[in-house]
Amino acid sequence: MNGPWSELEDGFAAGRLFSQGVSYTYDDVILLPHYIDFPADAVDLSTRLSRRVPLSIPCVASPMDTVSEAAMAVAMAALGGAAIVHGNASPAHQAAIVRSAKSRRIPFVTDPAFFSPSDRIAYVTDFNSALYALVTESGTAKSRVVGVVALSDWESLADKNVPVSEYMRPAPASAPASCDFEQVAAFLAGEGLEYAPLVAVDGEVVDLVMAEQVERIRSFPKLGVPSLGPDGRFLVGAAIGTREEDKERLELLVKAGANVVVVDSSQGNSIYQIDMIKHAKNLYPQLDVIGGNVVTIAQAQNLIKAGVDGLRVGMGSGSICTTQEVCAVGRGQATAVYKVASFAKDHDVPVIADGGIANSGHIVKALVLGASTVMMGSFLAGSHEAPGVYEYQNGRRVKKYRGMGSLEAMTKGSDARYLGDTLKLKVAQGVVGAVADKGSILKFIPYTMQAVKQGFQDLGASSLQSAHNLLQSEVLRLEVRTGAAQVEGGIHGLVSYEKKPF
Ligand SMILES: NC(=O)C1=CN([C@@H]2O[C@H](COP(=O)(O)OP(=O)(O)OC[C@H]3O[C@@H](n4cnc5c(N)ncnc54)[C@H](O)[C@@H]3O)[C@@H](O)[C@H]2O)C=CC1
Ligand SMILES: O=c1[nH]c(=O)c2[nH+]cn([C@@H]3O[C@H](COP(=O)(O)O)[C@@H](O)[C@H]3O)c2[nH]1
Ligand SMILES: [K+]
Repeated sequence: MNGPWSELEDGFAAGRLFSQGVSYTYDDVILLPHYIDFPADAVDLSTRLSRRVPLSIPCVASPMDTVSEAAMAVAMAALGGAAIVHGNASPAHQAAIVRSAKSRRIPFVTDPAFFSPSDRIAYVTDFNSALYALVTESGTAKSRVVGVVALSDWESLADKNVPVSEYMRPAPASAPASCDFEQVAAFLAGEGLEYAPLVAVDGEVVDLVMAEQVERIRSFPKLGVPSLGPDGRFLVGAAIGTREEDKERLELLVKAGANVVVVDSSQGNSIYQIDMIKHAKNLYPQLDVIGGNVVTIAQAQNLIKAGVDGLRVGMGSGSICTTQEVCAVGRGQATAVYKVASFAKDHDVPVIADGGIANSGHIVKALVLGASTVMMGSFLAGSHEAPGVYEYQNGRRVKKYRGMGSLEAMTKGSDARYLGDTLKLKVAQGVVGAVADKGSILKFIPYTMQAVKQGFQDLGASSLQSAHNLLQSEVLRLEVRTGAAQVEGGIHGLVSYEKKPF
């Protein structure tokens, strides 16, 4: 495309579009369709999170305390993606979340309460919002199950001040914690059970699974190829910081079985991060370490030199981010992804497009512009699997979603990390908000991936590699949309409408 301008030349190649001194984001650009010679179902979205971590879908859950804990980690891994467990907790607590996710092969977490036979249950809240609680010899997960307490049985007690041994149901047969979803479903059906404890080889009670949950998940699209670590267990990532105390955090996370760590900073090109990357790679050469965040080639170059196995791209693009407003620093996300990915590909370092994903079209754009995965916060925060409970705001069912740089997250519990020991004045770079209930990710992520496949088909890209080849060979063409073109591309001119994507 170096010759003179031709009338037949149509659209722009990415290299030319993104070198005009303008910061573009996903909505600014539109991809021009190419040629279809395969069905959408033939599109293969398998990819890599980092150098040595394969995924079957390009989806990653953000390391945020309103997004990624054990339930998100197991559901994401069961779908073939991954979650990065947040670090806004003590190292021991974060490691316990990782251990909990890695202890099971089913895509959900019930987290029942435990009682001993002599315990008395005084409040409904003692049930942890579950329909059943487990009774074990010692009242902890580390001893033998002797019974089950049903919430309904407790509710019908006239006198609540009686020991659970008087009204507990007999202990049902247990299933091994290593059973996957299909095996658990077959076990419950085979034994004709309503519920069964999941027990690890060492005797620790991992969870209580219910036939009702299994039925609900069966009504969702079929689970894909799960993400498993070399240990054969669900693949789980975890975030660390760049302080001295994060070295201990790293050690506990590795012991808990974390398969990949993300060094979590808004501006990753720092002496602190480079030291942490070198420390982690030196201590655990087999562990993939993802660095970031970066938005420029120079930042990426430094972290690649330090030894990262993956790069997280995005500064200020997140839905809860105020970094660009507060610090005047960042970049439009489409430009950032294209620039960093163009450089990183020559070093075999996969790029995670982090922040600003609001729909399947944004995912297509991020991947086509060179990313290997997308990282999402708000897209997943209203789901069943996100931490927290649903509340009602103006009649809408919502869940809290907050920035990790919001004052509320920074001052949470024992965590002093973001307050900066030397930083006396705290300035937030994020907000606290709420997002609408989206149901289970086990349902909406498969539909979202189907939409991404349809986008890839329109472009004539049968895989991520093929999309990246089209980008680099300049066969892929794109353009910037004017404000009016963006309006036209959305829903317009209707008195009313119902938007029901699937
Ligand atoms: N992607 C984005 O655009 C943004 C993301 N965030 C999120 O908010 C959270 C907090 O991010 P940051 O504020 O960047 O956290 P951070 O912990 O990387 O940095 C906070 C402050 O501490 C300093 N610092 C870090 N390590 C140090 C060390 N060893 N010695 C002395 N000073 C040190 C940093 O330079 C910075 O001033 C993260 O979860 C991040 O992902 C926040 C802002 C923007
Ligand atoms: O400026 C920021 N202040 C914050 O408090 C904050 N917390 C998270 N993040 C980043 O936003 C990403 C999630 O963005 P989305 O909700 O758009 O998916 C996340 O993956 C992070 O990269 C923050 N950025
Ligand atoms: K923002």
